[in-house]
Amino acid sequence: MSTLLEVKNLSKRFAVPRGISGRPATVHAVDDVSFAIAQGETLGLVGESGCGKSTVGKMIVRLLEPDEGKVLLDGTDITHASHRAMRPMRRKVQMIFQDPNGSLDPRQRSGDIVEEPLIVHGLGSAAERKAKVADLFGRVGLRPDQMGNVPSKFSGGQRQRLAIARALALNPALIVADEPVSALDVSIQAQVVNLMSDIQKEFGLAYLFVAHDLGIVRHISDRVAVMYLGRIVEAGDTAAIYDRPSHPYTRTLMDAVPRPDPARRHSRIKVPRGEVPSPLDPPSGCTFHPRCPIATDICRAERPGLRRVASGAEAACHHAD
Ligand SMILES: Nc1ncnc2c1ncn2[C@@H]1O[C@H](COP(=O)(O)OP(=O)(O)OP(=O)(O)O)[C@@H](O)[C@H]1O
Repeated sequence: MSTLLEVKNLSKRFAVPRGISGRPATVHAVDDVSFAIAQGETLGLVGESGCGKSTVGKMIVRLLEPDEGKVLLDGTDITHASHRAMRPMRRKVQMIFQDPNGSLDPRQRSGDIVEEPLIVHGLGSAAERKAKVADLFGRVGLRPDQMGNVPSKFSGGQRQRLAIARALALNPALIVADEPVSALDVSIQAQVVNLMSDIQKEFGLAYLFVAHDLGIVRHISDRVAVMYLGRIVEAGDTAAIYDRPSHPYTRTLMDAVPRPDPARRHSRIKVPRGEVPSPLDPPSGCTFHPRCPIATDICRAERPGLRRVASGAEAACHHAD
């Protein structure tokens, strides 16, 4: 499989007012993040709230400008591409959000919502566009007679199907899906995830699937990257990450996933619960050390880089293995 997306050493900082003095402080939302996604592949991006997952997704679709690093799509550097240069690239990468309401105009008919990207990119005659919209409605499990409805007439699951249809209109190669099912009822989540799997096969799509629900991520991902305080702490094949997690933080996450085999739970280290440190003032060395049960002096002093570990994954831990 050839590489579709490459993210190299991406960093993003935000200036935020601090305390009563109001003097700005810096949040290192994303710090030196690198990964690649092959055509047709799903990379799951997981981690606690605030670890930087959405910021990574937004930099890939150019909703946010990185401070450092590069985004390459099909080998082309799109990090600072002009609006004009981005036009053909924009068709290749689409994003869907947790709350489709934010991206769907409430006054627009749903058929027009799906047609709009085709008009913007000057694709097809009016008749061809109508046919394409009807086809997309069918593929995402919406009925043609719903094309005249505004989004408020749809259920949450149907609205997300509509957002998916709109994202598919331009035949993208990659969809960045930011918590696409976490706002939906549990009973509906599986339906939308299964739809995403089906259309992935049909369209040869790749996903960056951002989520905090580890069960769903396991179901859909070929590989998984785990983020903690703006950095990737472990990345590898889904089976390696879930069955043989190497980073103590990944083990903590995996311990929270219900497991069919209770005997295996006891072989896992116990990590004390605790607050995620503030990204305004991250700990020295390995930023996980204050919560880590196996931290030693080196962890407080030196920040570990990602290195290959026995499971075949890469982990940023002095004591992995
Ligand atoms: N526009 C912004 N201005 C200031 N700080 C921001 C901004 N966007 C994000 N942040 C901060 O950057 C960090 C990473 O946020 P981000 O939304 O990427 O995390 P996340 O892992 O996607 O979390 P969640 O799952 O809650 O969305 C957080 O500390 C957040 O408060």
